[in-house]
Amino acid sequence: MKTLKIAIQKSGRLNEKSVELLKNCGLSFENYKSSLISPVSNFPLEILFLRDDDIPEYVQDGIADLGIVGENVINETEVDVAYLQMLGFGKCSLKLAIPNQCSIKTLSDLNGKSIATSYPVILRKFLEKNFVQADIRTISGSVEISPGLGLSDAICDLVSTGGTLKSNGLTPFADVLHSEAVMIGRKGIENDPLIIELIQRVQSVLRAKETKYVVLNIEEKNLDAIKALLPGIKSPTVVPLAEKGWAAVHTVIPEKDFWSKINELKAAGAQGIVVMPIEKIIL
Ligand SMILES: Nc1ncnc2c1ncn2[C@@H]1O[C@H](COP(=O)(O)OP(=O)(O)OP(=O)(O)O)[C@@H](O)[C@H]1O
Ligand SMILES: O=P(O)(O)OC[C@H]1O[C@H](OP(=O)(O)OP(=O)(O)O)[C@H](O)[C@@H]1O
Ligand SMILES: [Mg+2]
Repeated sequence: MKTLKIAIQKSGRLNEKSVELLKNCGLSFENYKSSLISPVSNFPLEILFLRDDDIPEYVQDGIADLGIVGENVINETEVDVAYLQMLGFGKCSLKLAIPNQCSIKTLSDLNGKSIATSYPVILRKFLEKNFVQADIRTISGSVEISPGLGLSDAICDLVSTGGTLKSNGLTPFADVLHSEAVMIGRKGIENDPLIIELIQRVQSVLRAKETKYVVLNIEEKNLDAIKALLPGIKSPTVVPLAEKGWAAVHTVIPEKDFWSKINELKAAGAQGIVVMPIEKIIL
C-alpha cells in the first residue's frame, strides 16, 4: 500500500494546532522536536516537519502529498495547489501599518514611500491593483521595528491581536489579506480514497469543535418550548427521568451562539444543565 506524506510546520505558530488536529483525527505518531520525519503507525502516512515557507512548493512539486500552512504563505509563493480544507486556526491579517503620528492618510500617500515586508509578492500585487508606486524593502522578520530604525516609512506584516504593532508605535492602515491555516494537496489528489478518508476525519473533528454536547432537565409540560429551541443533529433526544413529570434532553449546541441559547433554555425552564466537549461528529 502506498504511503502519503503530509508537511506541517516544524515549530512556530501553526505547529501545535497542526499536531493536535492530526492526533484528534486518530493518527498515532511520535512528535520529537529532533525528528524531521515521523511515520504514522495506524494510517499509511508520514509527517514531514518543515519551515512553513517551504510547504507550498513541496506540495506543488509532489514531494509531499498534503500540507498544512497559512494562506499568506500559499499566496506569497504563488503555487498551484488544491485547497482541501480550511482549518479555522492561525487566523491573522496581512496589514499595512504606519507610525502613529504620520502624514500618510490614504493609499495614494504611499506613492514614493518605502514599505518593509516579508511578503513582497503579495504587497507588489496589492500596490499595483491600487495604482501605488512604492519602494518595497524585503526583510525576513522583525518587520515592525523598521520604521523606528529609519529603514522604511511603513510596513506590511501579519497582525492578529495588534499587540506587536502597538508596542512598536504603529497603527494599522489598510487590510491586504485575511488568512487562516488550510490543508492543501497536490493538484489531482483530491479524489484519492486515502485523501477522502483523511479529509472526512478532519471535518468530523472541526465540526465537533464548533459544537457542545448539552444535557438538561425539564418538566414535561415545558418540553415543547425546549424542543422548539433545539434542532440537535436530527432532533433532540428526550429520556424520562425517574422523577415523574420530568425528562432529560440531550442535544448539541453550536459554539457560536452558545450563551444566548443557554439563556433561552433557562428562561424556558431548563435546569441542571451539563455541558460537555464533543470529540468527533460523523454525519
Ligand atoms: N500573530 C499571529 N496570529 C495568528 N496566526 C499567525 C500569527 N502570525 C503568523 N500567523 C500564521 O502562522 C504562520 C506561521 O507563523 P510563524 O510566525 O510561526 O512563521 P515563521 O516564523 O515564518 O516560521 P518558520 O520557522 O516555519 O518559517 C504564518 O504564516 C501565519 O499563517
Ligand atoms: O498582532 P500580534 O498578535 O501581536 O501578532 C503579530 C506578530 O505575530 C507574528 O510574529 P510571531 O510572533 O509569530 O514571530 P516571528 O516574527 O518570529 O514569526 C507576526 O509576524 C507579527 O510580528
Ligand atoms: Mg516562515
